[in-house]
Amino acid sequence: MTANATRVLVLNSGSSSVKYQLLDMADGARLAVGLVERIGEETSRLAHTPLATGGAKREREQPIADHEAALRAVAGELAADGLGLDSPELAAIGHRVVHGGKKFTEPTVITDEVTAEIERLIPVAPLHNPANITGIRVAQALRPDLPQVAVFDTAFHTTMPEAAARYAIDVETADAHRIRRYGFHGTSHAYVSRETAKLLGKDPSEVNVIVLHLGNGASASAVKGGRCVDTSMGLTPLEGLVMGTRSGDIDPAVISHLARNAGMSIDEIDSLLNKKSGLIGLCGDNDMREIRRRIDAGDERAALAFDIYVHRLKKYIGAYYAVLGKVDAVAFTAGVGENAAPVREAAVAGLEELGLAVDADLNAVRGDEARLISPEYARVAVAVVPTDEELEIATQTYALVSA
Ligand SMILES: Nc1ncnc2c1ncn2[C@@H]1O[C@H](COP(=O)(O)OP(=O)(O)O)[C@@H](O)[C@H]1O
Ligand SMILES: CC(=O)OP(=O)(O)O
Ligand SMILES: [Mg+2]
Repeated sequence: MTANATRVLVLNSGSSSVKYQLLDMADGARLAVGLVERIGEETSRLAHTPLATGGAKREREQPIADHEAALRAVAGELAADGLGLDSPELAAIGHRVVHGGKKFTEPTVITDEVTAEIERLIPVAPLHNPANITGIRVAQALRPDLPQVAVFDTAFHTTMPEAAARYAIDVETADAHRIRRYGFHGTSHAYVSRETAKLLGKDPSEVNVIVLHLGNGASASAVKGGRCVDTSMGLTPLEGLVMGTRSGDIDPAVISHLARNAGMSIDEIDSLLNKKSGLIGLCGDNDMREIRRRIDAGDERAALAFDIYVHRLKKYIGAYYAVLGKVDAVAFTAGVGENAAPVREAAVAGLEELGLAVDADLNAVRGDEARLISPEYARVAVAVVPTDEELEIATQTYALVSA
């Protein structure tokens, strides 16, 4: 790495999208940000903003067949602004990797062995790890000389005690198949819990925080003095909260019931629970904006989907309150958590006895900054804390390669 190589490109490859950011770690400046959505569908959308040049956001709709094509399109956009992957100022490429199993507890420089291990974990992150591997392969092909770093969603949760991480099933079977609760969105839970402490003017070691990461995938975590002690996702990102297209918690017997009585194959049941459940399964929409519009227009199915979503969320707030014993803050983050005031209001409603309340005026404020939405008198702070997985991945990547 040359002395003036201070830039990091972060690739966050999701099941049908790629989010990316180019950052200069010398001053934390964001040089470019962008997103490719609906990969594999008839019309994919690419949005690219070259912040470094002050250029306007460029948006294009075009068919993008797969993640490889998406990443090559991203490389083309960056190159068009003189920010291409061939830049000598690039120090590393940081990759979000969703499942790192038990093995990866820290950001890791990617070798062939590391890629092989990420590949081995595909059965437990079928929507995510394949896209992450494609991102790694394309980036390696474009810059074989550069360190590629994997930052794992699971890493922050490896501090969970066995009582939280183990399922109550036969120990030998569980261990033989590495069945345990790993948890995901860890980069976000780590970043948001730290930012929440900052908002309270405290050190992370002094505060207990419940983080509610509500995006398309959604998870809750209980963070005690900066360390994760419980989280709602498990072996895979299917457990826990109601999500855009995933069921979250169900009685595991539903699976054998469907196999025996509905003639469904394991793959069909897997697809039902991961892709046709959650909000989309309940009301046909997975976007909270659309669901709110339908509720305002008197749609009962949308209203019930919203109620089920919020009911589960409230149960997890109560559960993690009990796990932590004392709670200093509840932080809402990601697309729904940062933007959907009605979700925040409904999730906290009725919890005054626990010291939790939301101030209607503060909750209605929109903005990009971390902010409190609880009234002055409340014992527990309720906050909206925008997440920044890409910045956190860049920070961890740069720390590793510049050490
Ligand atoms: N203004 C808004 N109001 C309500 N919900 C929103 C708003 N903007 C985004 N969302 C919700 O956020 C979701 C996307 O969240 P995001 O964190 O970007 O998800 P992911 O990273 O999993 O793709 C959307 O599906 C939508 O439900
Ligand atoms: C792990 C996970 O659910 O990620 P996402 O929310 O990006 O789908
Ligand atoms: Mg996300």
